[in-house]
Amino acid sequence: MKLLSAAQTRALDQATIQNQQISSADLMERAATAVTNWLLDELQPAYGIAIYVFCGPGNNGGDGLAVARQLYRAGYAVQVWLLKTGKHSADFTHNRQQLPAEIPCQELDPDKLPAVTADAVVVDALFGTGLSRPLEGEAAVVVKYLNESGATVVAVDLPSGLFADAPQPADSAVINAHYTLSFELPKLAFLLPQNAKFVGDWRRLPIELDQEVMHNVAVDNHFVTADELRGCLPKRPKFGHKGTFGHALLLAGSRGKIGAAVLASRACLRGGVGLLTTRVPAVGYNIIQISDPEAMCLADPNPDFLTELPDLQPYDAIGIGPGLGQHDSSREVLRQLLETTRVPLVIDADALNLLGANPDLLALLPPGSLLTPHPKEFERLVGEPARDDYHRLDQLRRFAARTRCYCVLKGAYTALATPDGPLYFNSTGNPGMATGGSGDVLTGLLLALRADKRLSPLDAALLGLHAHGRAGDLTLPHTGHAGLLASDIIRFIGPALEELVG
Ligand SMILES: NC(=O)C1=CN([C@@H]2O[C@H](COP(=O)(O)OP(=O)(O)OC[C@H]3O[C@@H](n4cnc5c(N)ncnc54)[C@H](OP(=O)(O)O)[C@@H]3O)[C@@H](O)[C@H]2O)[C@@H](O)CC1
Ligand SMILES: Nc1ncnc2c1ncn2[C@@H]1O[C@H](COP(=O)(O)OP(=O)(O)O)[C@@H](O)[C@H]1O
Ligand SMILES: [K+]
Repeated sequence: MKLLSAAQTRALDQATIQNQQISSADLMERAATAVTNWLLDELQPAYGIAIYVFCGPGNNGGDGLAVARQLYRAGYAVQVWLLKTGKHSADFTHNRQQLPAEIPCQELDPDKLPAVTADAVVVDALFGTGLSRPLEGEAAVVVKYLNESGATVVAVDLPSGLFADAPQPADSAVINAHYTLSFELPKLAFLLPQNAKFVGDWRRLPIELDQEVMHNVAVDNHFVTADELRGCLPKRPKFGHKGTFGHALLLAGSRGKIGAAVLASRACLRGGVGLLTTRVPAVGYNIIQISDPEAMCLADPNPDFLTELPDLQPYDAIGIGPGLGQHDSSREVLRQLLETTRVPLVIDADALNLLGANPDLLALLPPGSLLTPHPKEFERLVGEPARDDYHRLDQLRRFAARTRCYCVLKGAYTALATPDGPLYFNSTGNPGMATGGSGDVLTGLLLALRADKRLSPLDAALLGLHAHGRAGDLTLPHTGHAGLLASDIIRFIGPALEELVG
């Protein structure tokens, strides 16, 4: 699913009107109907509850006016409040004229705002994708007032004051919505941690925008859905054998962190790898053999950390990092690996920290490698803190382009940057996964998929990120959020992958 800029959204809007031979008021009616239906079917406000619809001067306000009319017809006690500022759009004016006279409709006076009680529902239709500057004056006063009201706020298309795809000044007024109902597609702003308190729970309301135009428009950002990935994981052929699915090598663990190697190994096995060899320091030998009997184990001569690279000849993909530690000898193992390997690499955790601390190592990174930092590891990797989440995405994009690598930025909507530009945001997962070891599981799973020669680097990464989050979601009925352990995610990797098999 594509994430469009505000300008692209407007163009899509226009193309829909032209190609479907409808008026812009018809499209607005469609949008308003989708919002009304969501309110009635999902929010289900009690009859008699006060519903306040706050409308701005543009088409977002026009949507609000049409929603107010529809809610009134459905029997709700609605009142409409209009911002004084701004030039009314044609469709605003059209819907203002269509508003039944029985609906109270007044202009807002910032010195005498309506008493909005905490049990009320507020429909925020002040500004949408047409926001051209941060809110000030009257609009800012109204937004701050609504944020303090305690009412349930439902934002139409976008929380007012929030830019769809760019940062706004830290102290500017933005609606804190409980729900945001976005037309047709989500917006980049919804996927960034810094906007969570503005956006609340977001929903996508389809309004039949022109599919062909949407298909052809080039974008910088994608939101990857299950529908798009279903069928992308090749079926295991009837006569497939271990060799068909690749032999992976995992270099992981140090004293006290052999668990990371156990988790990554098991996730790799559950990810469908044909064969797995795990290289751990000697202290980990028995642990791996007992915990993951399906894996072969190659112990390093050193008891505590890795000091020697094994012969790489047998392997189709190599993962390095979980629980590795940052000992000088392990750094040299990483150096040797980067210098000699020709197979796909998955690089995580301390291996990333070593890259960040040693720019000479970073220069050796083979193109096509897959890196999996969380935000702190990413900061160490690029050596510069991000100003905000948008800046961090820029850094991510530039890093992938410069190194010709695939780089993941882990989080609630994990982003994947590709060497050629676009970012892909993962749609699965839950906050229960914010627990030690979840990242090690991801590394193991991605390693299995990179060892499968039938998959492109992009498909392997997208499938792995999706299945990891989906496995985390499948655990919830059994564990809840607080009780979710990284090893629970591993149990559901199989079912999560099965959903994607073509
Ligand atoms: N695309 C779709 O799929 C569909 C879109 N639809 C709806 O249209 C919405 C977009 O409508 P829109 O373009 O009229 O913009 P909107 O957000 O109402 O605001 C523009 C007005 O606000 C003003 N203004 C801006 N910033 C300001 C500020 N800081 N402070 C004060 N004023 C400010 C701006 O003035 P100007 O920038 O020109 O000075 C202009 O007057 C979209 O979000 C969705 O709800 C649906 O109906 C149909 C399907
Ligand atoms: N709130 C969340 N929603 C969805 N996924 C999450 C959330 N928090 C963490 N995760 C996922 O859990 C994993 C955590 O990885 P990481 O921070 O490396 O953990 P660790 O180092 O303990 O293994 C990542 O894949 C991340 O995307
Ligand atoms: K809005």
